[in-house]
Amino acid sequence: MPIGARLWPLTFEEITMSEQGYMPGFGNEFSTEALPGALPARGNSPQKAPYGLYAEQLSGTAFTAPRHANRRSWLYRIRPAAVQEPYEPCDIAPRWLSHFDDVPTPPNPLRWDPLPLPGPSAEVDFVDGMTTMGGNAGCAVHIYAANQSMGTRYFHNADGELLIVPQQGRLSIATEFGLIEIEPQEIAVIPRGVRFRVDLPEGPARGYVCENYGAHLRLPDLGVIGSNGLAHPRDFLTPVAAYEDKEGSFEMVAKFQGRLWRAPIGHSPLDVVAWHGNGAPYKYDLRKFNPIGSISYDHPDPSIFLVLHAPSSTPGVDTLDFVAFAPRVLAMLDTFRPPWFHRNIAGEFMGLVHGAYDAKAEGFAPGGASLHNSMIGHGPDAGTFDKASSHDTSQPDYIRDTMAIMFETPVVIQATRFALESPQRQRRYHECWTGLKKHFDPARR
Ligand SMILES: O=C(O)Cc1cc(O)ccc1O
Ligand SMILES: [Fe+2]
Repeated sequence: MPIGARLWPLTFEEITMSEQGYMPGFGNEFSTEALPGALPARGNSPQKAPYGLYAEQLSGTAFTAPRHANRRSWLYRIRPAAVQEPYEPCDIAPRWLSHFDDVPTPPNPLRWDPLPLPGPSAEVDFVDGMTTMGGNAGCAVHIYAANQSMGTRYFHNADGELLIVPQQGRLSIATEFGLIEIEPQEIAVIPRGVRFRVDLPEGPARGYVCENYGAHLRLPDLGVIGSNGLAHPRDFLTPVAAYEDKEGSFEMVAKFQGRLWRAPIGHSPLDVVAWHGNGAPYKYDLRKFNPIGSISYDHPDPSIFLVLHAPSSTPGVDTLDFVAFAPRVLAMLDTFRPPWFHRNIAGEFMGLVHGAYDAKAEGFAPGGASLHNSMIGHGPDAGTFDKASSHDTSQPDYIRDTMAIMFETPVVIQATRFALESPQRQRRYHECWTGLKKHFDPARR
């Protein structure tokens, strides 16, 4: 059934059963109605909106931002977002932090085993289960580990946009804009301020989150690559409008100025019956990424795998790069094919969603993480180096069954106390390189 020819109304339950709950395209001007005619026929704020709905604008950029950068949407809702009790400080999500200088970050490569999922005796939802691993002025990196749906709790983040990368377990993200369902190897982006609830339809879930304090994530320019390649705009999916008309005793949780706040609310805030605009949540399947690589010799910089980025005001410098190391063919001749040894200006936080990563033979498990900061030497471990330096490069290598991700920033990602002191930290990580032998022989070229 084409979008637009659906039966109304669309409830969250109907959308869960449907393949048709999304509109394709990145940053499009979308229009979507869960009831026919719920969008005003003319303008954004008619004297009376259809169906007795309230009109509300959600601006994600300055009113005067240039058109290509401007993000705003108009929401037609049962009650405006102003209808709720005042927020009070609360102590939920005690490991979700926005300050990163409690302890000094050592100039060492850091790596962690997967954080454990909460046991059956604990009730931990997506918000409670957030652990901050590190951050800087541009972003924070977190790992969530949860075993409960949010149920009657709703959440919004005024501090930044959330890039959610599940590693285990499906997430059902009911938002003001509609329903997003994702599984490992897919991602979702929830813009700043959008109210949502995360349910776990298949039980425990774990994944990576990058909280982006900078400009909205966007698709990179492709330069000489041309007009296609990397993440294709049509593969980004934005949900069609869906609403809850529920009254009862609910909780609204906000992250604001680095702290968590809680307020009672007597109705579901997911009560948007129709919306239009270009600021909305979306999902993307990383398996659709179209990697571009070297077809002659040498290993290119990892910027070639850029999925989304948050540009700064300095051309070419991003406050955040989101990179995916997706399945691909390596055909470079006479080349050391895995990532080279390197020291970068960047702070690189990596996660593994699926399979294995080609620079690390051991120790980097799905759900685990690594952090290589500015000017800290790293690269392939000794096992990978030995294998790749005697590998037959006349044949292609098929890098299958893999999905590693990287949140890369132009400055140091400072590690939290939890990250540094956690039992999951691999204190002997540096030993993966101590086995690199001396091969130097001045008599042999
Ligand atoms: O450190 C890493 O594994 C990430 C990375 C990959 C690559 O192919 C080149 C550089 C780089 O930092
Ligand atoms: Fe690196």
